[in-house]
Amino acid sequence: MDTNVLNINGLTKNYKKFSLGPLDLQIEKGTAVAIVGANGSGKSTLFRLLMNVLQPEAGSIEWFGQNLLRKETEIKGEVGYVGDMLEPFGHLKIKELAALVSHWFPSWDEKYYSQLIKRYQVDEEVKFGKSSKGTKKKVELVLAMSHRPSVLLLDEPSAGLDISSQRKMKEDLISFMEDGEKSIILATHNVEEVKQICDFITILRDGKEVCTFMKDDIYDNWGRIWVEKFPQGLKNNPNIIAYEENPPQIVTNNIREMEDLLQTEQVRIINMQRVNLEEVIEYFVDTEQ
Ligand SMILES: Nc1ncnc2c1ncn2[C@@H]1O[C@H](COP(=O)(O)OP(=O)(O)OP(=O)(O)O)[C@@H](O)[C@H]1O
Repeated sequence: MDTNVLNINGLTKNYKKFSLGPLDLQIEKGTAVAIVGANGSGKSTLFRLLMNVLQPEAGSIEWFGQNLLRKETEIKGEVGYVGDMLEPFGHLKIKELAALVSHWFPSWDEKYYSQLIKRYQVDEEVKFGKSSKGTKKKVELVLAMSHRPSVLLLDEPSAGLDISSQRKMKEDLISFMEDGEKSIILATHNVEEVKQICDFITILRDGKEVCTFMKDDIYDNWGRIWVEKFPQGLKNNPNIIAYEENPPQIVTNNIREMEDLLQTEQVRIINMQRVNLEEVIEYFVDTEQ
């Protein structure tokens, strides 16, 4: 049985000065995946394609094993989306907007909606268009969660949120994942969010997937090793992610194997250290592979 919530194959979108893809991506049910990349790397473009707000030049998108174009309504019922889709409704008060959105979703949970509106301290009498940037994000998040989706597709959900709302959002996303049946796809620039919420990290660079890795794998297996001199024979070793000549050092995704290898090559190890998630993300986001 296919346990993927999302299958993307050969997805391509071309703008005049930017191309996304071709992108292949699979997201497994029960996982939280961070999509990370520099400004303009294509995260929002990807998310809009996933909601069929934008149409691709090529490729296919399957949610829950079903083609997005063929089953759009059913799929959207299962996906809670945060990503600037509500701007056309700026003239409505937040409570009017919620009433409208509630009609789109048969699974709407009014009681949960009321709890969340209180929890995030949103004044429902204010017009959506007149709300602050952070309040708009809170409203989007509340509406996305209130129809009880099985996937949350979140494009920078904490951008502009005050500190207390950021904490509440993290708590709510962690409890959303608790039963093991739900999934989150999260575009963010916030490494703390990635650390606390996500299991996998996919890095986008100039519209292409650079790599996908498991967060825990970084903590368990990755490391930086300072050596007396760089072993030229190991330059193309697949376990070496990066190296610098001055002072000679290696970043590896398999610290134990690399240690053994260096001993065999009789290269003296000066120091070893675990790498942290920030430096790994920064490396992949910024470095031409
Ligand atoms: N409607 C459009 N027409 C032409 N180019 C566009 C359009 N929308 C986005 N782009 C371009 O596509 C590229 C990717 O933009 P996108 O918003 O997907 O990036 P992002 O990774 O979400 O960035 P950020 O982190 O800043 O939110 C950018 O170069 C942007 O200028």
